Amino acid sequence: MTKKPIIWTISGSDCSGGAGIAADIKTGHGLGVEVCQLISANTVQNSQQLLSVNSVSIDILQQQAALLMTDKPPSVIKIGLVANVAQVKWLVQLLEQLKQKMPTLISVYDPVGQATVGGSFNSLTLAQLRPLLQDVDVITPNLLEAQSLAQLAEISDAERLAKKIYDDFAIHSIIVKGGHSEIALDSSDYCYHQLNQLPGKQDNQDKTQAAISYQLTSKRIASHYSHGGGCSFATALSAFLAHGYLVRDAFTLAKAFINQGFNASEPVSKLYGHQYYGAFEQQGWPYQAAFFPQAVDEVSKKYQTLPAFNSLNLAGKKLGLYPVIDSLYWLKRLLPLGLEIIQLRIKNLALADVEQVIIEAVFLAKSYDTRLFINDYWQLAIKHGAYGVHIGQEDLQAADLFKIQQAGLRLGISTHGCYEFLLAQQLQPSYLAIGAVFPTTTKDMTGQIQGLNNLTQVLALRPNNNITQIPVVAIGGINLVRAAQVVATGVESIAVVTAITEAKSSYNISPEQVVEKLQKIIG
Ligand SMILES: Cc1ncc(COP(=O)(O)OP(=O)(O)O)c(N)n1
Ligand SMILES: Cc1nc(C(=O)O)sc1CCOP(=O)(O)O
Ligand SMILES: [Mg+2]
Repeated sequence: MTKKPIIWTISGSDCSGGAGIAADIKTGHGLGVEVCQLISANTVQNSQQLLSVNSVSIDILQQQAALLMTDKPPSVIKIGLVANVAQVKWLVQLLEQLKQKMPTLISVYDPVGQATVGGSFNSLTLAQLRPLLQDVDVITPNLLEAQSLAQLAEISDAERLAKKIYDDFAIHSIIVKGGHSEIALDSSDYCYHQLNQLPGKQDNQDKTQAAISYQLTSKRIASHYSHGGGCSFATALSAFLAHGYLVRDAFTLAKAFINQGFNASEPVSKLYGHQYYGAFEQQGWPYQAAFFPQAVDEVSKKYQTLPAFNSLNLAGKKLGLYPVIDSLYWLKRLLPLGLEIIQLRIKNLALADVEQVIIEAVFLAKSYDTRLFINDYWQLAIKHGAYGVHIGQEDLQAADLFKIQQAGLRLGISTHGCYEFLLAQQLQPSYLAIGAVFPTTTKDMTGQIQGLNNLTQVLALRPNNNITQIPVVAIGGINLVRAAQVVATGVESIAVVTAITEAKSSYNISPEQVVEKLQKIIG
């Protein structure tokens, strides 16, 4: 058994059992994290009213934090109900101390202000909350809470509110729940997210890009059992962050967790058939594609009308081994080995030289009837009639997918985790790549190593229907020892660089022999 990540929740106790600490514990346990609880207040409430909020003294909270630090240090702290100014000050000090000791600590604040049944959990002003807001990494207000944090006179949309909150408090990730719903039947949450700023995280390879913003949208699921849903969302987000997911993936998984919970409570609600304000149903890890939201960003909006890319026309054959090489030398060496697919990935050549290599590569690959994908250089791939183009996440902003599709070229897209996979799947490319499955020396994939479990989870996000399923290629750190495990996940192909190009030093056999062995493993 591997050691579970530890999260601390600093929240109120809800005696009616649905929200606060109770929701946090149920959520955390369902998602495989240990939950340490520091109760900020003992509330008296039921489904009709909030009678009182009885704050716990700083002395007790401080003793708990000090003792827990000695044997259960957290990787994520989730903060919910903050009862008074003294607690704000204590939290600020605590976060500062802990972050000095543990620079990778992440703090998530769910600003609990108003009870759904009416009444306030605290009377804190924005000025009093400011020091805490400036200290946390992720914040998860609903639209009303965001409106009061942003202090904008006019009613604004989630995007405007999130950007204002960022400008005022420099919080790295702002998730506005119920943020933007063009169709009333949808439930849509908006995230504004600064890249590369979470402690110990590196969210994107493209260091020039300062922020990303996107929405996650699902069909609204009617349920009377929603009490504690907000707390559960923030705790689920914290649990996924504690497992090491990037914010966008943790957010996507948390939204799937919430959809799954609402879905589970529906029959109960129908059975009773009357208005009832019951507790949110925490389930376990969300696996089913049906619970995952639709991701919407600038790229997906731009390509809403883009037709599907041509398929790989495998005619019953397997895609098999996918070597990714950087020169005509390797192309000439590998093409005679009976490959269905190969990629030319040139990184260190002047543009004029690249063009000449591509011209020759296209000619060579055609003569062996092998599908040749060109990495990055999509214009040259079109100009010289390559079989396909492989593009990465950063290139998605700049490449013209309409032109690639109209020219009849196939398209492969890199993805790293469930969020990017859901987005890229909507573009209906010829194949999708998922990486990096394992650590790799070929390029810096810090923060984006998927592992076999995540690969399996992402594969399950394909529609459960063979006609529309897009082939998936696994890439990153795959070698002779690891290939069989990767194939067992159900991917259609494995892409490798160093397993072939460094065959001699790794295995003391020739690249040709490695190709033959990998082809046998893939079957
Ligand atoms: C099959 C396959 N998958 C992923 C990649 C990575 O492509 P990209 O994100 O464009 O990064 P670079 O290869 O350009 O560094 C790939 N090349 N092939
Ligand atoms: C080029 C590349 N792209 C990746 C991704 O995850 O998008 S991983 C990767 C490196 C693959 O090289 P090797 O087989 O030597 O590990
Ligand atoms: Mg590329």
